[in-house]
Amino acid sequence: MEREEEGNLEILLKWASEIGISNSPISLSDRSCLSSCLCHSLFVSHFPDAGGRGLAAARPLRRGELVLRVPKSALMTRESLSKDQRFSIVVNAPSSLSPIQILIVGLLYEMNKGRSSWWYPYLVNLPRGYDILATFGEFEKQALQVDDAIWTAEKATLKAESEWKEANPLMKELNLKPQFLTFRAWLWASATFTLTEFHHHFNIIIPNVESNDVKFYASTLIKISSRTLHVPWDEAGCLCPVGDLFNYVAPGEEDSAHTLDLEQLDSHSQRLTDGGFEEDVVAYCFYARRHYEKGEQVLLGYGTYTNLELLEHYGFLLNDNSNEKVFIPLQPEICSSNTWPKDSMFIHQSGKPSFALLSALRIWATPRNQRRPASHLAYSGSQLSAENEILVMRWISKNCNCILKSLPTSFEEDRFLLSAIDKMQDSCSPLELRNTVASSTAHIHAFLEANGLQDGEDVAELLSSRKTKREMDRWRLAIQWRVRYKEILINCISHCSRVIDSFTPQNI
Ligand SMILES: C[S@@+](CC[C@H](N)C(=O)[O-])C[C@H]1O[C@@H](n2cnc3c(N)ncnc32)[C@H](O)[C@@H]1O
Repeated sequence: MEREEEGNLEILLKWASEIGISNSPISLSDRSCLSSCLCHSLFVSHFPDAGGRGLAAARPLRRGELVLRVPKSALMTRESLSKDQRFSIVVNAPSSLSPIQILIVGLLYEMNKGRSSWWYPYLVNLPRGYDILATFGEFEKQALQVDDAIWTAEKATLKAESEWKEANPLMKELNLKPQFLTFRAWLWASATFTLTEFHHHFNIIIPNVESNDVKFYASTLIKISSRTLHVPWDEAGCLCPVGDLFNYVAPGEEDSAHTLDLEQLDSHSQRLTDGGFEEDVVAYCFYARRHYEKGEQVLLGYGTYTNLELLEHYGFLLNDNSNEKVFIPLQPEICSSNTWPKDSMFIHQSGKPSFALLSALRIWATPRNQRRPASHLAYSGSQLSAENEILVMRWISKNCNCILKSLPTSFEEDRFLLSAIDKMQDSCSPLELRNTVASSTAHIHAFLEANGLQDGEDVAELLSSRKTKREMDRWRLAIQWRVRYKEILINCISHCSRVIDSFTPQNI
């Protein structure tokens, strides 16, 4: 952590302590902890491979233990922002802006106040930039290669742009300085605040059936964003100082890895959530989702997201994401021959087809006049016959191969490109950087050209600019995303081959 950052953080923790953010079980801050609200159980640390700045356990933490409490008065909501009379008058005038657009304007309005904002100690600690999909330039978007992903990124930028245009008159009325009126500033604030509604799927495991991933899918509407938390009284949510320093872990992953080493179950340990607003203590409360050793990063499960969703809403992705899904094109006839929702038919990170995809293809691969009796078995997860299973596996494998062949680069090329980018990012001197670029691939040259490298211009100088560094981070994320995507298709082809091989006479 740089000196300036460290200083800002100290200011934040002291301020937080003064306004009652605490992890002590009692509401008054402990007198010995006035310089930091976290001294009982957490400290801020840096985790380069798991989210950067985050919170670590200051001592062993029990599962279900309260680790942080943020009083309602510390939350940034439309209500708390409206304590500013000017903001309140402007915002309460009739308008067609959504609650989230108003929050975004509120954040920019507070930023515009600078040091005189009540939130200043919090605001100076917000990240300076985000890598969410809406911030991707054309080059980075195209680097995703897969049409659906490119479309998702384009849609995200278009949405942000139209919301910015709608909010512009209000921002002008609030007399924001020119730098806070720009689309760039809007993107920054909306990346902090955008609360997105989407259908979240969860699995219900049905035991005692042959397949090992027998799941039914149900869905519920949940709300997410990069830093925003849900509060019951305002659909737009809130920003939660200090509470938004927790990094993310995919739900399921942590739970399964650590459920066995739990200490004796106690009254807290049955708690199902990481946190939420609690009316009885009028505060947002966070709990340890598992046992943590001293020094370990304490993580929150923000929800179950695919890598594209993580990239869209948070600006990062996970190499090992148990919720990752790859969708392959399915002809209308396949979809119409079953009742599975379309988004339940996908390939898991492991390469195995989802329960619904397998079941749908087994039905579709059955001659029409035999489908009705076969459906019952297929819906319960059973194989129908060796012939049917082989047909299904060949179909999946062929389609995965077609997708891989249709993409502009191979998995191996992408891996090579990623390591070349890493080498460039790790170059210690301008000379080393120039040498690395001189021996690099056409893709790297294309990136440099897209970022305005002119003939004769020094590569090292261009790459030392903050803007180009950020673009390179985003480009790297896009490549990392497609590498994971391709790897899953490759895993799937291997899985299909293994299943087909298991039906050879000697294996039977
Ligand atoms: C609620 S904030 C967490 C604190 C954040 N690291 C900070 O310094 O302010 C969420 C952001 O942290 C980053 N993040 C959280 N978990 C991550 C993870 N597992 N890997 C990479 N980045 C992560 C992403 O940029 C995300 O948008």
